[in-house]
Amino acid sequence: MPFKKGYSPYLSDEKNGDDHLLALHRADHLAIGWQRGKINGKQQFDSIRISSSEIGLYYTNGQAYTLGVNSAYECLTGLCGEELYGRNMNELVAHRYFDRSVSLMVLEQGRPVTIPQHVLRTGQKVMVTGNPVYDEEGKIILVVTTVKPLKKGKPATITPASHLVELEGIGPVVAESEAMKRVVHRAIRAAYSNATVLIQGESGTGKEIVARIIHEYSPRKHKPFVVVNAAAIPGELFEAELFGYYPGAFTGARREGYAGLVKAANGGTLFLDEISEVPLSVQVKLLRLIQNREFYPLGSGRPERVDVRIVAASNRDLVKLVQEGRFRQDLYYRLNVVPVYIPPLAKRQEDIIPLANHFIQFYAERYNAGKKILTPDACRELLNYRWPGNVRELQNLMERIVVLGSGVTITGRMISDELQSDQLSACCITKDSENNLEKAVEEFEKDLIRRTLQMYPTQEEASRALGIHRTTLARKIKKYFS
Ligand SMILES: Nc1ncnc2c1ncn2[C@@H]1O[C@H](COP(=O)(O)OP(=O)(O)OP(=O)(O)O)[C@@H](O)[C@H]1O
Repeated sequence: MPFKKGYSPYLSDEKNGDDHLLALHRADHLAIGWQRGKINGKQQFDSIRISSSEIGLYYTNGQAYTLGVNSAYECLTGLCGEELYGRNMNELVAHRYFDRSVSLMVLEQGRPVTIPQHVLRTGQKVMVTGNPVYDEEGKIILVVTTVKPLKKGKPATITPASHLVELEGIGPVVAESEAMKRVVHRAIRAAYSNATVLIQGESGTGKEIVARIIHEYSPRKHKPFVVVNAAAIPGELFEAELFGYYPGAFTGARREGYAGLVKAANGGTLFLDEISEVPLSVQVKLLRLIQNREFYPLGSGRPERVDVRIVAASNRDLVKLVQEGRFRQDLYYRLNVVPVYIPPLAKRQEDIIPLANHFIQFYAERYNAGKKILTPDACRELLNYRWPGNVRELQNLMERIVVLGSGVTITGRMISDELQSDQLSACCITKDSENNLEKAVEEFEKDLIRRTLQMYPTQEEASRALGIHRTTLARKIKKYFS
């Protein structure tokens, strides 16, 4: 619609055809005490604060300095007003809060502008319309921007975020912080070579996801990606699991023998997770595998050749373990050709809200839970927490909140209550060590059964590999997975 210079249609023309402006006119608390020509600074602006519009609102003055936002804006974008007040749009774009600023366009072009915008800081996508407000001399004194979710019926807060790297075969990977972007780029660069990669970082930071990136971006992507979780394999079975065995190699072995995980990864990538847990006796054999690409299955005197790319990961300090004599130094150097370090989540603040939104969307779809939006308070709670369990902890929390919460908004209170109940149950477990051990054994059993079922085509074969009766396995499957 045509905007006349002079007086703002926003203030004077009730009958204009623009959706956004009509919506603004109708919003509660709007334009209270707002007098034409009076708005030229923060002081006057404060008196017309808008609090309960469904539409997000963003105000700058004629020099593109932020005067304020309403709470709907905070909900839609995940940004906190406090962070924005007084900051210039040029600065916010330079610091990658947004991909571009509609207020700057309005100030440049002197007319209303509508564009889709990426809120890079939080990953939201929104549709923004900037409207100029003029003084009596025709000078722009204010830009009022209305903000809506990009797609009707689908709130921007849970649409896929712009900073998500959609990786074929992996799904979305959130990398908003500079640190995580560096990790992803390093992984992609390392992928092309055949070099061994050692990924280090606390538990739950995303080491497996990075290993998958390396595989998916390598020429081996159409070959197997085999995960070996060293912590989940009992020490005495380790060698047999990894290198396989010939028929009759040891008591209890399967009659037809077993090819092992290294062979299963032939042509592809072998991901050795929690490498620090590999028994010392097997470490030397791994070293031979890395150096010569050959190994001896149990019960065989003949080496077998294999073509695998090794990616290892550890959440423990391997250098310390080497000093303590619990990890072979030569193996450490062989693994550490391309080191990749993933910082803890608390040190990657910019990833927290995008990750939370990503998991909310994922679980809202999975559980058919409808629209879910984090309030600014909820964002603050998430940003203030320490995240000892890193991304996995955030993921579990978001799943629980989506499952348990019934409304659209996820509030700060909901987050703090759930975090508190987590701490309480952790406390109960440490006080009741018997319960703790039983639970740990069950977790181990469940994981072992899941992995064995993935490896064997039938329950019959899986039960044989596990050394338990078919009916026992069926009972356990029912217990853990139904
Ligand atoms: N940047 C990310 N983007 C999206 N999802 C992520 C990201 N980082 C981690 N996750 C998810 O968080 C969970 C934990 O990640 P992952 O299993 O890769 O961690 P880890 O460091 O290998 O954990 P552990 O040390 O316990 O083996 C997974 O479900 C993973 O998909």
